[in-house]
Amino acid sequence: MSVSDYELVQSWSQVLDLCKLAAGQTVTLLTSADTNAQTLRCAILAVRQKGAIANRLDLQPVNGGVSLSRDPLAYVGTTPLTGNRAAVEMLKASDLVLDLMTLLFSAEQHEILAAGGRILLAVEPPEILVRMTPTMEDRTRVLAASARLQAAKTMHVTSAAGTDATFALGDYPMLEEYGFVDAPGRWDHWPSGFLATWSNEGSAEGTIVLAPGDILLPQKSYVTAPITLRLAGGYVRAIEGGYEAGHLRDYMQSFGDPEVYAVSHIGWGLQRRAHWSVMGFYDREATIGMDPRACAGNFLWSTGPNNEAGGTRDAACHIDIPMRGCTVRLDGEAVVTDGTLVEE
Ligand SMILES: O=c1ccc(O)c[nH]1
Repeated sequence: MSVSDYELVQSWSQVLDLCKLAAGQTVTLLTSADTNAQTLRCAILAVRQKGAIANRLDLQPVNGGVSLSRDPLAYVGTTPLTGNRAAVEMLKASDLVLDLMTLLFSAEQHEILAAGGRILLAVEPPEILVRMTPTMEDRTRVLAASARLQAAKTMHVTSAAGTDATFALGDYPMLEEYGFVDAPGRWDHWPSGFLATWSNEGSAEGTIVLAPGDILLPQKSYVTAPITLRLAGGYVRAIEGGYEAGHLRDYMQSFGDPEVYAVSHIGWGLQRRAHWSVMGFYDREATIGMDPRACAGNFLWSTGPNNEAGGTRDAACHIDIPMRGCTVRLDGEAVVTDGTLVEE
């Protein structure tokens, strides 16, 4: 059910404080055709209450005629900022960018961050934003997990369903998502609460078995029968199973790009206010699925681009696959056991 403007303004105010927004600074709210009106309205009120300038930059939607899904994370790499120098310069001149339309995985986003910009993505429905309003405790938990992942050389993931996959680590930076941008150059996503990095190129090996109840994004589907993915040399080499495996194969094949099968970011969920069941209560297009991505104790892996991490692969097809019931080990030490976080 809905939340009031009062509640959402309160949440935005908390987030802007965590982002250290100061009076007199300039905030640009990035919007497009699918921006939630209440989110925009309440963000502007909270920004103005802080004594900051609130500018809105509304961009025309792109990729609608080529993407098979309306989910903004389904087709990545080119955005309304591509080739749009005037817009990029406005965002680079801003102290804080509130992305209410989804830039993710774009070269322009990198350029803005490299110039010291800060970008906070917030496109989930208002009630989900309020339920997972970020806290310093989220940041502490994500950074503690990050310290362990940074020290690790290998990730080994297993499950009762038959998953047994290994990934070499160390070539890529951390993706620490705790829901606010408290330093120049940071991108983050509200809501979140998970940690990831990218598997060293060519290193992903083994078998991943999706069990009934595991999730495919942007499909927003709970898998109903096992799907077996064979990994070798850093790529998904085969996708076996029933019709859901066939649909996934067909969808990825539709991009006509062999790079879509590359393993992308890998990590695990740390957000205890995220719940696996939430996606089942929402129409497919009503959320982008941050509950399953962030759900404490998931193993979240993905296929496609690595340009977010500084790589050159900008494959447009990005599949996020949150799984339950996995054991995630870093250099032999478990951080998740059978789908439950190992408590410090
Ligand atoms: O917040 C996000 C969302 C999607 C993704 O692939 C990474 N991080």
